Amino acid sequence: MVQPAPDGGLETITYGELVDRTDRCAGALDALGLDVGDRVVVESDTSADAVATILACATLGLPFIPVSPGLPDERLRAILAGAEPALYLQGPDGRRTGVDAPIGTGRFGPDGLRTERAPAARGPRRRRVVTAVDTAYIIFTSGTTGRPKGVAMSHRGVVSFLRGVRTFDLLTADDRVAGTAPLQFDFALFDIGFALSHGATLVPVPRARLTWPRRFLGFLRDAEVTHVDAVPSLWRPVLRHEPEMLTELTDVRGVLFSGEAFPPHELRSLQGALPKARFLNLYGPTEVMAISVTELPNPLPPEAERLSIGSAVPGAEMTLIGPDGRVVDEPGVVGEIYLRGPSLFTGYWNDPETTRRALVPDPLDPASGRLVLRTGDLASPGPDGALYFHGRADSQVQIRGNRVELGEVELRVAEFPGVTGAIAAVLPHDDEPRLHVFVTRAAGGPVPDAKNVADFVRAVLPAYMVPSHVHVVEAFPLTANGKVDRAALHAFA
Ligand SMILES: Nc1ncnc2c1ncn2[C@@H]1O[C@H](COS(=O)(=O)NC(=O)C[C@H](N)c2cccc(Br)c2)[C@@H](O)[C@H]1O
Repeated sequence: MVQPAPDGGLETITYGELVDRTDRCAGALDALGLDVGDRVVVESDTSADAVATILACATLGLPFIPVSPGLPDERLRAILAGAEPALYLQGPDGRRTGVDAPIGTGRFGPDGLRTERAPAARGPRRRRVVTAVDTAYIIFTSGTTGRPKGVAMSHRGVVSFLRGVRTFDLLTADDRVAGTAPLQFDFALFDIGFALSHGATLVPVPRARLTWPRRFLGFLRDAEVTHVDAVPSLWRPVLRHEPEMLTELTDVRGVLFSGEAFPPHELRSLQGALPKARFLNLYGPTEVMAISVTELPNPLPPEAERLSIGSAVPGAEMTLIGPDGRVVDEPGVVGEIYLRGPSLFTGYWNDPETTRRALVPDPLDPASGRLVLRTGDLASPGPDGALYFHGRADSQVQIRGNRVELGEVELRVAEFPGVTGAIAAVLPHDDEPRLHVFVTRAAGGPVPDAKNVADFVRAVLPAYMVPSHVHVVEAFPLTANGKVDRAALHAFA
């Protein structure tokens, strides 16, 4: 791993040192008398010590719950109430206070684990063996209801997805993978497994480097990274403010993205700046870590309006199921994505009801008792059999009884001269829901005129898909995981 050194430069932690730190941390955790299944909250950004701590938890069968330092106190309290962890750990300079007994607290750092308050007595250890089906980690996502849902992933789930990715031989030991996701997002856990399973170097990008494009690109250049893993929205400010500096990243041979659809026009701009790099689209919900890895053509064909999410990695399957419960395999026909395979999550923590709604009897083989994950995502088969992402089922909206493909509106608005990004949303109004579009413009460029934008859309799309409100914004609001926060856009209207 490569990370900022105390003196301000970069330091390298070898695999040997990582193993030593992991073993030392495991010894200290074991001495606390925790039992297989006892949870440990790990609050940190991705660092060698954080990686050593979560690997130590995994070896001892202690499900780790990664949270990022920026997490608001009341959200941490909700997670602590939900998961009832035995122990809460933070890094040497973590500033969290207020984690109350009976939860034990401590800090991890280069010189090992320091306990501040021992976890309450746990009684005699009930288990001696850690099995593949035990919980490796629990990722708390902000469920739509607001109460956080804990996605419990087993060791088998993580390893089977990483093994599937491994079959593509995407990295060599000489590669240096820049990770940009916060530790609480399973994209960060993937980056750790992705780099380590190829013997490559993981280079977590310090959060302070992510806010300014020049500083972000400077870090990537100085750390000589060969791969950059990021959600598509992370590239928007870079493309807007530093497109020419991007072309200096001659070491970058791979761009891996996930979490949201990469807007085609933005993807083409990025590809233009990195003509030698390959672009890998990883798709999948946290409930399976992810399910598919698809290399996209560079450059993307000019007529491409949707991106391929390909097919599942070996050992797993993506199936499209129609409203009638039958397989959809006709090119162009939209169906809901169902996932089958060993990387399915165990369930939502302590929430069997919500789990039953996600893990359902296999519609193609109900007698088998096998459960499959219904994703709530829509896709259609392309002529080549690969699936093309269509968005979330719950984001299909109607205007005056007509179904609006928000992606089509966004594609058209994005072609308007001077517009660099477009997000469409149907917002409620006293009379009837209205179509709004939020646009970003080139730095210092002209402010697009709302009427001209509407006329530009009206020229090619049906009237009900013409936005009634156009908002020019400096930047799109993002979620804690770096995706466009569509819910927050409503506040802009
Ligand atoms: N490649 C896409 N194109 C389009 N829409 C995508 C893509 N990847 C997701 N999504 C959307 O995001 C939802 C899921 O969100 S999530 O649970 O927070 N997980 C994630 O985003 C991250 C994802 N688990 C993951 C984890 C590890 C490694 C990788 Br690499 C990716 C999916 O159901 C999709 O709606």
